[in-house]
Amino acid sequence: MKRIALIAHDEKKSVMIEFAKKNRDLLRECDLVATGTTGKLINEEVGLPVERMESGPLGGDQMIGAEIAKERVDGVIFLRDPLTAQPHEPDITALLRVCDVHNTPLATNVATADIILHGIIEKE
Ligand SMILES: O=C(CO)COP(=O)(O)O
Repeated sequence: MKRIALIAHDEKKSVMIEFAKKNRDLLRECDLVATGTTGKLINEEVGLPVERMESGPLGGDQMIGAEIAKERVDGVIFLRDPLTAQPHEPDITALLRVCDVHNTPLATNVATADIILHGIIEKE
């Protein structure tokens, strides 16, 4: 089963929920891992089981980064807020970097997220 990481900043959480609802059937075929609040919302509002890490500002991005470094993640959907400064910006940059280090598919907007999700499932 493919393992997908889902992360969304506050301004993008509604977009993430919409994305997860639209792709519920595909996502149900994957193991999902997420940062704390994103995972809680996907679980409660979309009804999908999600393995939850800490919230992003409390180290959740680093926890997901560690999973990527161990090559336990097949794709990352990280809906960032490009218009708001985040207190944990270094963690965010590190997460993007580790995706490139390990050649892990990474989507930072919902248009790419659709393509990545379908690509990952089709590869199975
Ligand atoms: O801050 C985040 C990613 O950088 C997301 O964290 P939450 O899902 O806990 O809001």
